[in-house]
Amino acid sequence: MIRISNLTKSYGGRIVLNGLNLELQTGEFAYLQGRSGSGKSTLLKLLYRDLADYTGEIEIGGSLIGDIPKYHLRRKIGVIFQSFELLERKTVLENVALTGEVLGQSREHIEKQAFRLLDRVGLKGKEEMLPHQLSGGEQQRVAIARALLSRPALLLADEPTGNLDPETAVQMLALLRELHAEENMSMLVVTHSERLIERFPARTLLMEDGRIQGA
Ligand SMILES: Nc1ncnc2c1ncn2[C@@H]1O[C@H](COP(=O)(O)OP(=O)(O)OP(=O)(O)O)[C@@H](O)[C@H]1O
Repeated sequence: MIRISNLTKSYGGRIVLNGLNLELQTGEFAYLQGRSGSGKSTLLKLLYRDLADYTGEIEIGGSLIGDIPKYHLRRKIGVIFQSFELLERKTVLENVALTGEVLGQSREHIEKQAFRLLDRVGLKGKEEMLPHQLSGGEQQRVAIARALLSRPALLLADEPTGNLDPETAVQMLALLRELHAEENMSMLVVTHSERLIERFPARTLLMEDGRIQGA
């Protein structure tokens, strides 16, 4: 589903990704590890086209990402971040519904899916609350529901447990693994936590010297 070949990315002449290759199959779950500054976020941003100006090829579902209209790509790829990135003045429901609005889905469809997903991630009854009224773990659950609203084929998670206490981090990974199995999507999860990988083992990609080692 994802095939990256010879991907090179520099910032102002400084090379961060250097001939990177990677294949991720449809429905595969993989972790992405690497020291701070090794280029993990850069790779994720290139995948959902938050960054441009690279050389090499990035294919998703058989098409080069540059050939996929951006709104279409954003429908295929859900993203969650360490910092949750929720809109503070919008309710939980509105935060989740926003993805559907951007995609032009009907109000009825959006609400039905948003309620279903919020229930699924354990937030039933909290739909009208504001993000600051929720715990960090709950806020990340909202972000997961928001990312899943478009039924993406790929979920990118950039240190999704980085701001959570160890126990909540375990719960979050358990939820992501369950959703991965239920929703039939690929997931690429950046984490620094060996503990989480040991607890929920899966293919682990190591970013080093601008490449994925062994790929
Ligand atoms: N917009 C930018 N302009 C210039 N340099 C950048 C930019 N974004 C990232 N970099 C640099 O590129 C390198 C890789 O950054 P990136 O955020 O991809 O690393 P990372 O592996 O995700 O790190 P961390 O684990 O700390 O989040 C870093 O040295 C960073 O300073």
